[in-house]
Amino acid sequence: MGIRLDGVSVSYGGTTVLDSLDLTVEPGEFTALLGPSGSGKTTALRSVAGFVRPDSGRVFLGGRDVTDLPPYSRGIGMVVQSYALFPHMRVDQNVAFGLRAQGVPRREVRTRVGEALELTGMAEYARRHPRELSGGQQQRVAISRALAVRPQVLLLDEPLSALDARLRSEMTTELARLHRDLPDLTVLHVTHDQGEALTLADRVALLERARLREYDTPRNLYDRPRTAFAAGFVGSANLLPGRLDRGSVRFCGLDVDAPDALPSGVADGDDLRVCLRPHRLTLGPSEHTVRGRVTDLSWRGSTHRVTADVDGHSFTAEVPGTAEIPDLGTTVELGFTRRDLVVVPAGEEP
Ligand SMILES: Nc1ncnc2c1ncn2[C@@H]1O[C@H](COP(=O)(O)OP(=O)(O)OP(=O)(O)O)[C@@H](O)[C@H]1O
Repeated sequence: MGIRLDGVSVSYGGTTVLDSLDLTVEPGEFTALLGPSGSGKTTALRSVAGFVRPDSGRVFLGGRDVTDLPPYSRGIGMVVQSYALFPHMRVDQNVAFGLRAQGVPRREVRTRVGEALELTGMAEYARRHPRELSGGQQQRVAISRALAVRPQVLLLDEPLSALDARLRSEMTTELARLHRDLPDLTVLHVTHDQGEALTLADRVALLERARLREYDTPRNLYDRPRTAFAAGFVGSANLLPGRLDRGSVRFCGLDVDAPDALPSGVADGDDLRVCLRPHRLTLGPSEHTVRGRVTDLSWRGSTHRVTADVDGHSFTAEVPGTAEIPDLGTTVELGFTRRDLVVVPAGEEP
């Protein structure tokens, strides 16, 4: 069942929190709502769930206008950050809760609870209480509970943000497996963690200040962002001021042939931003080379990050952990090729 938001606007006390949001999620698709804090992600999700009533615009599920339906009539499952399990109930009773409320017969409840716990690898914990489980396990139970009612749409509101980094990464893998195991389930997942969004989502909707900035596959968002905001928010980027001048991109004293595909909104003579991903820069000269003084070094295990000041502009290169690293304060050359360059219109940056 697909999701469609059609011009959905929400405001609180004169502040617009969602500004005419149009968003379509195809049936079976996993879409991440990504954006900075306060950009409206949770409000968008809660409009789909029915907990927020739009001031204007409509919400469709499976082609049906559900804007006026209460949450329990929308056929959705939802998981929030705080698990929200009933502490006095066992795991199996928690998972059975929604089914019992729907009046599903006892035997069927047992089967479905078993299946839902199986899906998240929690079957052997069925008789425990939430307090006897780790945070990650509690979140698995919350996901089982949402899935037990066999929703066609699963809404996830930062379900992993209360977990530590290692568990978060494990649960991200689990969610990816769930998406493979349940190909018909449409998922809308709110996160401010770009790693999570890039790993899990078929498409990422990037929100900023109540508006949808870009909606694309993770790959396109990363490799071919169309705005300075997306370039800076998704992955790390060197964003450098430049100008398009008769087929050349001029920036930091360089003159590079413009990329073959220029984004809409960039015309000859325009100011623009050049996006160079740190991992595309090499230590040492290449087709194009800048020279600068090393201002920062950080080691991240498998990689080093080397930051240099190039005529007042900061360039960060991410090079393999095995590379020879220059000393702070020394002069380095950083190289790249024309193909490493992505050009976006000058505009708001994160
Ligand atoms: N019930 C409410 N009453 C008043 N303001 C609200 C309400 N709910 C949300 N807001 C405001 O709306 C804005 C967007 O909130 P929302 O929770 O949708 O953002 P978000 O992108 O999910 O942020 P975060 O990542 O911090 O959860 C925020 O400025 C928030 O303070």
